[in-house]
Amino acid sequence: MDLGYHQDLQRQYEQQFGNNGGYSHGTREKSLLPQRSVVSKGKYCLQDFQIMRTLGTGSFGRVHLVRSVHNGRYYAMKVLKKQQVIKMKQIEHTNDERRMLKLVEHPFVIRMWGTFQDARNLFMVVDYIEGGELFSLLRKSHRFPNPVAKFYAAEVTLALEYMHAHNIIYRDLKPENILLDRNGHIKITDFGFAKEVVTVTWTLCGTPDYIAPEVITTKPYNKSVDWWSLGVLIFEMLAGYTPFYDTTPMKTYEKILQGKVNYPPFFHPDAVDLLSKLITADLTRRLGNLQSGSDDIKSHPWFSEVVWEKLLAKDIETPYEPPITPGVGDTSLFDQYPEEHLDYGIKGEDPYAQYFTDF
Ligand SMILES: Nc1ncnc2c1ncn2[C@@H]1O[C@H](COP(=O)(O)OP(=O)(O)OP(=O)(O)O)[C@@H](O)[C@H]1O
Repeated sequence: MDLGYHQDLQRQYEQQFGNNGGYSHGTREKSLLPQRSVVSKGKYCLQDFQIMRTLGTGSFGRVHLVRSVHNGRYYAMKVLKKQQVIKMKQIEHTNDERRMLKLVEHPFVIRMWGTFQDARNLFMVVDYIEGGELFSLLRKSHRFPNPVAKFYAAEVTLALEYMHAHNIIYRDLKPENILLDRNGHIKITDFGFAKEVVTVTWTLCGTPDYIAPEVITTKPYNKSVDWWSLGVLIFEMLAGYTPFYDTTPMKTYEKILQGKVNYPPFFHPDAVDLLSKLITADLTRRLGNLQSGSDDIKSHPWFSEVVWEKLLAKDIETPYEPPITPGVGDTSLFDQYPEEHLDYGIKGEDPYAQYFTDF
């Protein structure tokens, strides 16, 4: 555990905001949602970008740092191998991901600029988020002090509230999918499991440690699976480990179904109260799923200092400013990945063309 780093983070945050993290008491937001964009996003091609290093790898391909040959700006380009998408039966999820990304427009959600394809790959161009994954910061810090966890949790809450207002269930909340921008605000990325759902859905997906019990038991489920995952995320930020951690996914699922959470004694009582109301299998008790929806979470005592309007306007200083040079393609906060020969831009016969007509 890197205690010095951890204490620095706390000291830095308290210096900036005082003990209450700079939030003021008792205010609640009325309307959060910016208008859905009607601007159509442009069509690009591979020649519009210079491909640089790999920022991350996923199950179907990799994400590259790229530079626009037109405006010199940096973007992230997610590349998915069609064959792999098909092999893993993810055609629908991939088309959903593109559709959801095109739809969303929120300060704490990644912005997509365009998509295209070649005979073998699908390409999605999104903003390059320079500060790295919240996951890396959390592992480096071991765990976050209460006000730091609260800051990130509050921004995530606004992002989820926005998605749910547009009938999008996100389904893959975890620190690996939360990036930090140059100022330290969050951006939720990876809409690979996001889905537009008005009522309920059934698919088993997500990441074992973060999956709600109703998803494991393949019952119909709704948006409230994301509020369960928010509870797991807050737990992990405060504790440094997830509440149902075990050595295999099966054992983790068993623990989730047993539903017993051991709260470390250093958790603030308000945090324990909130988490016990999020990490609950009882859907008639889970906050976010009740009559007042996300307002019940936002007005919970753990969040009492948060001024939601200021947070949405990014008018609250962040607890950690990533140590990078902005705007120059600085990748120092991303892990190194072995680069491989790229087969991008291949023309010719495309046996999978009919599956990805939107790209
Ligand atoms: N816009 C971005 N800016 C900077 N880095 C990014 C961006 N998008 C993705 N990354 C990096 O690439 C990694 C993989 O991206 P993403 O999660 O979207 O891919 P994936 O193929 O869906 O991954 P997985 O299979 O793990 O779900 C991220 O964890 C992050 O480190």
